[in-house]
Parts: sequence; structure tokens; C-alpha cells
Amino acid sequence: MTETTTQKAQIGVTGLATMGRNLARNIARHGYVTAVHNRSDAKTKALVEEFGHEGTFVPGYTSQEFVDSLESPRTIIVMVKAGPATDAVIEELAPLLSEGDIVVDAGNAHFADTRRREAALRERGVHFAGVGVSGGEEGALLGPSIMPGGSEHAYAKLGPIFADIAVSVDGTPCSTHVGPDGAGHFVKMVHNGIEYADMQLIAEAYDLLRHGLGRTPKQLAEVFTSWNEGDLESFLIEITARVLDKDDPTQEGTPLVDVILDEAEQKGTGRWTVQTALDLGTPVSGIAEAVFARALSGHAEQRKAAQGVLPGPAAGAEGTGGFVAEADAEAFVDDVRAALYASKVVAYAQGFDMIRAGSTEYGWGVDPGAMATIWRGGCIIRAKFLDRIKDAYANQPDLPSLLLDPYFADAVAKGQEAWRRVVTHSVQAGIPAPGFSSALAYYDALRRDRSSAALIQGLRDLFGAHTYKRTDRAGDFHVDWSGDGTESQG
Ligand SMILES: NC(=O)C1=CN([C@@H]2O[C@H](COP(=O)(O)OP(=O)(O)OC[C@H]3O[C@@H](n4cnc5c(N)ncnc54)[C@H](OP(=O)(O)O)[C@@H]3O)[C@@H](O)[C@H]2O)C=CC1
Ligand SMILES: O=C(CO)[C@H](O)[C@H](O)COP(=O)(O)O
Repeated sequence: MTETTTQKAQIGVTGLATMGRNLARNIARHGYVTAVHNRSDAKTKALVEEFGHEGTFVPGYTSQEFVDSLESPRTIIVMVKAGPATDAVIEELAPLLSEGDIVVDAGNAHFADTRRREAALRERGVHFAGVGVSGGEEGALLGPSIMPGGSEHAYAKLGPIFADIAVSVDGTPCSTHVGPDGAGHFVKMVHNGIEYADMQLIAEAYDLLRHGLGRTPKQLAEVFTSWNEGDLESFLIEITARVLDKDDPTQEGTPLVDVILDEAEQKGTGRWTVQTALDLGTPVSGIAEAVFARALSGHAEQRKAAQGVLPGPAAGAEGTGGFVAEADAEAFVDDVRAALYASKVVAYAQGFDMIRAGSTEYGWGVDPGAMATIWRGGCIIRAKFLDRIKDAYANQPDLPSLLLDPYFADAVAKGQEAWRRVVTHSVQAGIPAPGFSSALAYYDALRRDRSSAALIQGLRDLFGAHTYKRTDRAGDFHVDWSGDGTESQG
């Protein structure tokens, strides 16, 4: 406890696990008197004991004590486990609050829950802001990317605080008002969906180079380090090199990646993104492939049963050169880099399409260029690449697809031959690359003048009289398939 515990706090944080503790420290380090509270006392005590010297903390050991320690109107950040825990905390706080207070949910909530909570608290005169925070443990402390949703009124109070604690890139804080009610959590959800796609593509690049080329993890750490100096420069590429370079701390000389169980877990934001995209009718195939690839990795029994039973090419063994001749190795590494970049552009294009679709559906008015701007630092998908996306939307705010921005169109066009070679190689070598191949399929489907959907429409009309539209006349048409074969207009 510090000497200033009688002082009213300017802001409070409840939920002091990994994220909440560091967010509270970040806020206090910026000079805000910060009330802190956790369901169980130990985390509150530990925070004040270990980090009390970093700023002015006011510990509260009951919800009442916590609420009473805040100046009015109160500003409370809830940073607890998403789902029922958040509802439990809000239900406990709500009766203790007054009109005009602001409650911020900074966890990874589903945006539909945020909409529900916002409406419920609005009835009581309390402002509820659903705020996406990305950056993990370190980002929360040193400067995350913040995606605040909620009312203009709430943002007027929260904006300056978030601008203080968020990381800045080129002097611009990675925080901006996303839009009302669920907009902030929607954008954070899509951010996480893109994070899934990004990681899946990186994992496929690793797999192709490891088993298609026979490179060791340490050699690949060098490859990823070199890629991090080019147009792929990003936090995820940087940490890929670190993970691949790491030996098992318990067995020197054994790559850590070789002893990590190959079953990817997921807390749910990627799945939410795909479920929501299905409802919005937005094809986010890159994110969906990533979610399904994690799901398949988790079906360990099924995978085990298939081993040695389902025939196909064996992925190249380490040291044998895999399926690529050593003389072609350098070119193959370059091809994989190009395929990774092109597939990444597709994943981001789909993610930004989804932000636009969600914004239209819910009337949020989200500015996609502003989202690219606040993702340039602090968050897990931070990348040099986002500067280009920011520029693309600045040049053309109503860009129909990121793939049509001249810079990205040109970059993908330059890489597409390599992309096709890599996808072909993955198929021939039996190395699954669902992210690369589905991104290429999306790209090809997007640029086709006529799609195969015409046949689907014909089939639907034949079996279900669902009708079809024609290219040459307006209206709905149906063929009398079981009768005289004539066409009628509905
Ligand atoms: N970890 C990360 O990298 C990131 C996490 N997030 C999100 O931030 C939020 C916090 O994440 P994190 O710090 O990892 O912590 P956890 O998601 O592990 O949640 C733990 C916290 O929730 C509290 N809690 C759980 N159930 C209840 C309940 N019924 N009532 C009151 N409090 C409860 C715990 O209290 P107690 O100590 O008493 O158990 C503890 O403070 C989550 O929504 C998460 O999705 C967002 C970005 C990154
Ligand atoms: O929000 C985050 C970063 O922005 C979390 O790190 C993310 O939730 C991790 O997700 P998962 O456990 O599903 O991989």
C-alpha cells in the first residue's frame, strides 16, 4: 500500500491476472491514481507489494471498497476471463454504480455480448465500453494497441487515457475510437482471426522449408530473421525466428519445436470470427483454414489412426534435401517467401472486408484505414505491412478489396508465379498448405470473369425450382426440367 491510499482514484482496474495487472501498472506509471481489485485478494496484494512503487495504487478488497475508492463519475476497467466471468463482475458492480459512470470491458468479449451489456447498462445510465486490447503481457505493460468501442461520451473520457498508455508509431498512438457498442470488440475479434491466419501461413512456410527442403529449425530461424528485414517485417516473423532458434531447455541440441506437442489450442476468437463471417456472408477463407487446421491438429487419435494407412508422398526427411534439389534450394526459399506474402495479403484483404461488412450491418462507421493505423504497433499482428494498408485506404477510402490497391495488386502479381509453384510443390510433396492454397484459390476466384456458380444455380433450379437470374435479361427464371424443358419467368 502506498502513502496515498486516502486519495480518490481516477480510474480502477478489476481483474489482476496477466493482462489486468500489467494494464493497471501501465496506467499508474502514466501518473493516474489507480484503484485495483481482484475477485481473490492475493493478486491485489501481490500487485501493490511488488509494484506499488511504480505509481499510486489504491487497493480494494471488496467490490464496494473498490467502487468507493473511485472519484465520480467513475471509470472502471474490467479485465477478467471472457464470458460468464465478465457478466458476474458486471452484475456485482452494477448496483454499486451511479449514473454517468463508465465501465470498460477490456477482455476478449464476443461483440454480441458487448452489445447486450451496453444496452443493459445504458438502461441504468451507466456507459459501457467494449474495448479490444492486444499486445499480450508485455504490450499491456509497455504499450498495447487499443480498439475502443462505446459511446462518444465514454470515449471523450477514455480516449486521452488510452492515448497515454497505448504504444505510439510515428507519433500516433495505437488507439482510436472504433465505433459504438460492439465495434471495438468486433474489430479485436477480426484482429485475432487475422492473427490465426498469419500464424497458420507462417507454420506452413516453416513446414515446407523444413520437410520440403530438409532445413533444420536453426537454419530456418536464420531464414525468418532475414525475412524480417524485408516486406514481411512483423512481430510474428520475428518471434518465429526466436522459437525456431530455441533448444529444449531440458535437452541441449534438441530443437524446442520438436518436443512441443503438435496440437494447437484456441480460446475462441478465431472461431467467433469465422462464425460471424458466415452470418455476414463474408468469405474469410484464410481465417477459416487456420481455425480448421488448429482443429485438425487437435484430433490426435484420428491423425494417429491415419498414419501409415492413408497412402501419399512422404514429406522430405531432414538432411535429405526433401523434394527440392539443393541447387534449387535458394530459389525455393524465395518462392516460399513470396507465397507467404501473397497469402498474407489475401488474409488481410478478407479481414478488412469483414470489418467493412460488420460495420455496415451494425451501422458502426468503422474506418478501415484507422484500424490499420492502430495495428501498426503494440498488437500481435503489428507489421510494417500495415503502413501500406493504411496508405491504401488513405488513397481510396472505398477500396473494394485490398487486393485491388495498386501497391498490393502489383506485389501479388509479382509473386504469383512463385505462389503457384509453392502450392504445386506442397501438393506433390504431400505437405499440407491449406492457407497458401486456399488464398490462391480465393485470388483466382476473385479475378475470374465468369465463376462456376452459374452451374450451381442451374442445379438448384433443377432439383428445387429455386430459379436463376440470366446475364441478358432481368428477372427470375425457371426451366420445366421434368416437363417440356421450356423456360418461364417468375
Ligand atoms: N492473455 C493474453 O495475452 C490476452 C488476454 N486478453 C483478454 O484479457 C482478459 C484477461 O486475460 P488474462 O489476464 O490472461 O486472464 P484470464 O483470462 O486467465 O482471467 C483471469 C482473471 O479473471 C478473474 N475471474 C475469473 N472468473 C471470475 C469470476 N467469475 N468473477 C470475477 N473474476 C473472475 C480471475 O480472478 P481470480 O484471480 O480470482 O481467479 C482473474 O483475475 C481475458 O478476457 C482475455 O481473453 C486480451 C488480450 C491478450
Ligand atoms: O487476444 C490475444 C492477442 O491479441 C490473445 O493472445 C489471443 O486470445 C490468443 O488466442 P488463442 O489462445 O485462441 O490462440
